[in-house]
Amino acid sequence: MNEMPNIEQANDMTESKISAKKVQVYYGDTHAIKDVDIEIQPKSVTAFIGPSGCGKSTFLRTLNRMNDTIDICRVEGSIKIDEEDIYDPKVDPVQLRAKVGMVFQKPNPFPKSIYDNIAYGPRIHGLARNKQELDDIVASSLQKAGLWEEAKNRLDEPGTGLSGGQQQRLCIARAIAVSPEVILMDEPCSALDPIATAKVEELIDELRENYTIVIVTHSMQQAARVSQRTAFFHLGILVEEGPTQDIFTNPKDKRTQDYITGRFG
Ligand SMILES: Nc1ncnc2c1ncn2[C@@H]1O[C@H](COP(=O)(O)OP(=O)(O)OP(=O)(O)O)[C@@H](O)[C@H]1O
Repeated sequence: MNEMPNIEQANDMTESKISAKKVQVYYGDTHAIKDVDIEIQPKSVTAFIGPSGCGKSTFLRTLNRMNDTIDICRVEGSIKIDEEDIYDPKVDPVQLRAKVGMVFQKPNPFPKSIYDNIAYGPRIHGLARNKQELDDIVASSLQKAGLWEEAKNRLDEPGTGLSGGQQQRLCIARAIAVSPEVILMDEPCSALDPIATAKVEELIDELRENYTIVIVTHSMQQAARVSQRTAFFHLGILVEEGPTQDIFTNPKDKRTQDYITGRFG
């Protein structure tokens, strides 16, 4: 009988991948993130937008504890991923950053071969039992990042020898190689030309089928093109969050409206 509940629909409405409550971030005495609450949906792209210095990158970095590496930075409040408090002392930040990968503004391949750039993470996390399994992870990660055709005949060449756009896709492949569930992207296209940007945007659109993606972007056009939900930050406050189309066509807050119409920022 067709009596099965529509589980997918129910999950869509009730389950967040990431749930942040009352998050504060301080750099010494500077209160950079103030009282942020947000629910981030699984297998979709959420864009963080807002004027320079509003705290987009700071908040993004709380989601995989990258701020732990900054001495003067202090995070308060609750951030849960799949119901697990990621700031619980029991959580190993190295394991967390495999589950919640990150891609940075400037492509930053290791000074190693293309193969070793991808194989590094799976090796340290013990994800492959033998060379064949490692080869398979390298190939499938490059395929998922849309770089296999361009890289398959030069796996032994340095990653730094690729073009900027290819290097950024290599960094995305490197993040994918350790089987993350969430990928954080901090202005991943800002160092790329329009063609490389279009490829990375296409890739982001494909990746959302399998991963939860959060992207910081200065480009409202990019947010509109790649994201399903958008969060607007201003002076450390999350002013408004919602379906991307609503944020761009019918914002509730005057500050959002002023920003998207170019009145400040
Ligand atoms: N490592 C740091 N040490 C001290 N203050 C910092 C540090 N990183 C960021 N800040 C401060 O925190 C605030 C938010 O910065 P953040 O880089 O998160 O903003 P942003 O919205 O990502 O900016 P941009 O769009 O220019 O990258 C700013 O006032 C910034 O000066």
